[in-house]
Amino acid sequence: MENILVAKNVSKTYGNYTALSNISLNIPKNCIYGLLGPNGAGKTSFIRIINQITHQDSGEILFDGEPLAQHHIAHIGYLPEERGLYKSMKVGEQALYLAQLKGLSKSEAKEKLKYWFDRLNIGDWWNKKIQELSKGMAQKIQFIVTVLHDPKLLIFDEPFSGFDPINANIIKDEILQLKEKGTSIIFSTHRMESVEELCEYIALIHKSEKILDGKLSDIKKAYKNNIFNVGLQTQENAEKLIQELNEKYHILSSGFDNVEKQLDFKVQLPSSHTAEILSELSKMANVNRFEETIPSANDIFIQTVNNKDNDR
Ligand SMILES: Nc1ncnc2c1ncn2[C@@H]1O[C@H](COP(=O)(O)OP(=O)(O)OP(=O)(O)O)[C@@H](O)[C@H]1O
Repeated sequence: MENILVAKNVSKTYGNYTALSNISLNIPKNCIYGLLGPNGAGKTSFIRIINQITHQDSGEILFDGEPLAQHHIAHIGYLPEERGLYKSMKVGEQALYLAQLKGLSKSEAKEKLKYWFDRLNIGDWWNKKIQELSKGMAQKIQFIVTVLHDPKLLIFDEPFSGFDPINANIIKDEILQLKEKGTSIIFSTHRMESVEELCEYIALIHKSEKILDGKLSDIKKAYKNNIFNVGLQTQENAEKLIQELNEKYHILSSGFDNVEKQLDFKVQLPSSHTAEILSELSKMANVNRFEETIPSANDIFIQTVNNKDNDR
């Protein structure tokens, strides 16, 4: 698979503080890649290097197969977490100015801005002053200016913060459509539900190091730990049944649903013999549910970071 961005052993220090140590990443083309990590992990430092706002101390970055260079900036769109617009300028004037900074001619910028303003239903904001806009409205402008020049690589840092749920959904759909059109996207966020929804690949950075990366579905498979959710139909005597189960299996939690007359429990099974256990259970009661739990991105994040901390 072709990569839009490859980082090889990238390190960065600020004075004697190490922000990135030996980070190597392959970011495939045409996918949404989640760059995750606790606060202060080094994500923004890495993004700033890609945008050439700062430079790595060592290591190499390839953009679309070439060593990262100034001219690649025209192919990158970056929506930083900290965003600023000039308060006293008019919306249209400001958007035109920023679009021209990205290398678009004035007429080209006008045409593309008109398209995006209509698309996001903000055509009538053109002559408003930036200071009249709410935070979410200003963010829509920032989003437009980020994607306007059709960059090959888009980098979004917490793109949904400040948006109400309806607008967050609009922006999410736009991001998915940009991906469909072939754009590669790096997405940095602390919202794990967005990661679940959007990211095909993730990398987890912790205390300047990469501690996990790969396809999210493969990572989930690797993190499965044979925990099953089971529902057994039982008329009465759930207590006796759970006692019996407790003697045989490693029950993690249980509860009885009085209406459905169902004993629900979470159990960690030994890694093989799943089929035998299912057949044993079905001798005890009707098995209404027997499903292996798939770890969430949130579980994986917390577990990997905690394990790393305990190793130190
Ligand atoms: N210009 C700078 N000078 C000194 N230290 C810096 C500078 N920029 C970042 N750092 C430090 O480097 C570390 C990594 O910061 P960075 O902003 O890359 O983290 P992050 O993963 O983006 O965190 P967050 O999720 O909180 O945004 C932090 O400890 C930060 O204080």
